[in-house]
Amino acid sequence: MGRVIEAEELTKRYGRTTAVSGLTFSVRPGQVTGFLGPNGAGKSTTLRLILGLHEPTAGSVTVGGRPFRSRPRGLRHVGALLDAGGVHGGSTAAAHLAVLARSNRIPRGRVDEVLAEVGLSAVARRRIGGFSLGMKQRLGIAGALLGDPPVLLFDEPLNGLDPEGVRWVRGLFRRLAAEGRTVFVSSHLMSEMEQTADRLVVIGRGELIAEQSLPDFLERFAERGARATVTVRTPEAAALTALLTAEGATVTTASGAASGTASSTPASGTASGPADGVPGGDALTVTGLSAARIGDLAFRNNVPLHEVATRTASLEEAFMDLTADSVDHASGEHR
Ligand SMILES: Nc1ncnc2c1ncn2[C@@H]1O[C@H](COP(=O)(O)OP(=O)(O)OP(=O)(O)O)[C@@H](O)[C@H]1O
Repeated sequence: MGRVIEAEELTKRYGRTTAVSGLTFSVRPGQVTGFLGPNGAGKSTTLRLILGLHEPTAGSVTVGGRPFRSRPRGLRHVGALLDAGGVHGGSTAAAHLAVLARSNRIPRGRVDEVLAEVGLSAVARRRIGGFSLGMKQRLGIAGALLGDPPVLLFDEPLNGLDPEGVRWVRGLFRRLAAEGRTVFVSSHLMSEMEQTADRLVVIGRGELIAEQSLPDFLERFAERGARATVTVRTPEAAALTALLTAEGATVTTASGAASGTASSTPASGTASGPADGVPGGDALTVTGLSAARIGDLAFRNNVPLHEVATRTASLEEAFMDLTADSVDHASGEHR
């Protein structure tokens, strides 16, 4: 699949602050790509660099193979929602979009079309100053859609939207991606991206942390043991521990002592035997395997289970864990 947006060693410094540092990633068409990072991570800066609103200190970023700044009538190539609250409050929604349309040589008829699309037709002649943040977000999205562009950038588009608005935006993103467009959406909330994105570019303190599909990223949480732990009770703890560790799980007894890990325990094949020798009783805490997989393994090896309970760490917790070292110190949110 082609790469539409390509950042190469992208770096931006503002005085002594390094907002973005050596960032290399790409964004593909036909997908919703989430741009995820804690507050102050450098997401807005990166979007501004993509749009040519700011010049990189070093490195480069291109859209469709060339710097976006070099394209005339930009809104036909890239539509962007950057700072929804920043629109001039004195004009009406329709007038605001009409100015954008004129300067990008977009037919005036598109204004009414996009207002209808975002659900603002009824307030088209009202002043933007009286709009709620959610309405401003919708207006910003209308502006992004105006030029019917193949590439769309959205900076924190879910801010200020009610649940119905959030559902609508997600459906819109899906449709835009299904039409083959490139959709790049920033958020500081993992939970938002989990339900919105196909692929993720994750940054922390201006640096790349991950660039992968959403399932692969979630799997990475599992590898770190952050996603889920399963508590299992069995009268045959030793046998079950051997089975699970052979499958790559990490198993600890209820007392917290590690009973084995994938690296320390060789595959044991058909191991199943009487339970003894595991200190701390018959409750095991398992990470790295799902409850279903544990149940299947136990069943196939004749190990009785008396309890299987999953505790899932919230994605938000796991995400904060992953980015803990990289939260912007200036924002005061580091731990
Ligand atoms: N114009 C600017 N002048 C000086 N510093 C800036 C400027 N823009 C951003 N920064 C700094 O660069 C860093 C990254 O900010 P940026 O707004 O890109 O992050 P973000 O991930 O979009 O965060 P948020 O979600 O809080 O907006 C921050 O430390 C910020 O204070």
